[in-house]
Amino acid sequence: MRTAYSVENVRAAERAAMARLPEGALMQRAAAGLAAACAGLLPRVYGARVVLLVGPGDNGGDALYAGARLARRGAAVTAVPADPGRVHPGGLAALRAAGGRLSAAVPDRADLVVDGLLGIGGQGGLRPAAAALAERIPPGAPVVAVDLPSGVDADTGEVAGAAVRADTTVTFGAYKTGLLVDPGAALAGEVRLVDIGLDPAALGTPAAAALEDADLPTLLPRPGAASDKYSRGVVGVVAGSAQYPGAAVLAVAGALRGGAGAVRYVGPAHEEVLARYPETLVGRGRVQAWVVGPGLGGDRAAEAAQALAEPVPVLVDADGLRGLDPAVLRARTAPTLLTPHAGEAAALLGVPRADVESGRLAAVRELAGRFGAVVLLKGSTTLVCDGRGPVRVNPTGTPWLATAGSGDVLSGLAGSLLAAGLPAADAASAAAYLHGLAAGRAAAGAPLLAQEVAAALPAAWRAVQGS
Ligand SMILES: NC(=O)C1=CN([C@@H]2O[C@H](COP(=O)(O)OP(=O)(O)OC[C@H]3O[C@@H](n4cnc5c(N)ncnc54)[C@H](O)[C@@H]3O)[C@@H](O)[C@H]2O)[C@@H](O)CC1
Ligand SMILES: [K+]
Repeated sequence: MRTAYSVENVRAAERAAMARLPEGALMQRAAAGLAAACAGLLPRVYGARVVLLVGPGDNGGDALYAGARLARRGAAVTAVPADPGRVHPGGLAALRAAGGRLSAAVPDRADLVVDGLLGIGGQGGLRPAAAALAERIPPGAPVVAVDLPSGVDADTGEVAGAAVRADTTVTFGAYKTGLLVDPGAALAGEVRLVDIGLDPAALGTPAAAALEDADLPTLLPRPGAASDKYSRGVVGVVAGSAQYPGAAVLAVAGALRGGAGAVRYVGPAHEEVLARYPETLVGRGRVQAWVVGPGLGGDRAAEAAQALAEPVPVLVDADGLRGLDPAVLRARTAPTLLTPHAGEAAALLGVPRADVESGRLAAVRELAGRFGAVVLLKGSTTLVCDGRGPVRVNPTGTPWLATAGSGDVLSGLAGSLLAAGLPAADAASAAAYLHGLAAGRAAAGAPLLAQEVAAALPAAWRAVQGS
């Protein structure tokens, strides 16, 4: 699991490390890691034109000390301060001593730009002076962000106004939450973690976590020798309508590949479902988890209410989410998993969709708290929040996944994992992970059909089991 921490926790761990290290040691470690990463990105350090964008705090200090190291190796380093009156004095002296120079304007050409405008001390988007420098980054020059792209909120990934778009981010000591969550994640490029010797225990509880391949085998169900289809769990799928029969087929497709022993379909599209998947049981009966909502069409609160009245885990998606009553969910004894996209989340919260898009972490936390449910918020970075532990950020996927029906496959898959007995947050995050992995493999750089995502799930499952 790749874990990310709040600014507060990172600062606490930094204080603890500083108390036992010589003054300035942490910054030197950060600068050494940063300089090494920069050198690795340049075809050759000697003679390379390196531009440092330097903010008023220690983030700028890191950039200056790293610039000094590169200058000592023969790079032509130019530092451009956002505020010439506020520049890290030690860093500036080091750069000067190494032969670097200071400039008021961003040079027109650069082989590498180092963004040291703001780090974890940044508040809000870039202010005008810093924004003006960021705008002047020479087109085509690779950008390395120091700790995080300036203008990105380290705790949320939110961007209020201007921000730097980096190709690589070199972050120190621990991942910051904003590096995992969009829009911050999208601005960070490839993220590299430099160990500066923080004590993992001093970092405390992560604010966010992203699964990795190696986490999946312990989460995914595996039938034992004595298992039968009922002991493996039966998942019921309430989906589809005359208007959207395909949603039923796709949700069942995901459910059949999710590890439950059997899939039971309830709805008007049973002919379409059976024609495609004769393995499906049809009609109501006992289940270990329900999936309600894909393609139901219109206001179908009654279907959701019927499932929610049973003491088994229930996943509510799409049309099933309309008009959900928080009091009903909060009174449930079995887990509830809600899987809205940004529009559905906005409707549940009563806010504009843009608020959810720009504040995904806050939205998923608010939904989980208000509804007393585990919430999977779909999107460019899918988030899973159970209201208690770290928010899970899904690292897999492809933009090709933004295609009709892919959410139906995800619902079926997650519901199947619920029926197999996974806790709701594990079912949701494992499903999102496999779904994204399958999509990436199936798309392979070309447009993707939702049914192809479902068809690629077994290969994704095998791939992580072998990890
Ligand atoms: N604390 C430590 O032990 C270490 C810190 N390191 C670096 O230090 C950084 C944090 O340094 P600081 O706490 O000085 O914070 P920053 O360097 O992020 O900047 C803080 C200052 O920028 C100004 N500022 C805030 N928001 C702004 C905005 N939107 N536009 C323009 N100016 C704004 C404020 O005056 C604030 O004091 C880390 O991100 C990391 O790069 C590393 O050297 C590793 C060790
Ligand atoms: K930065």
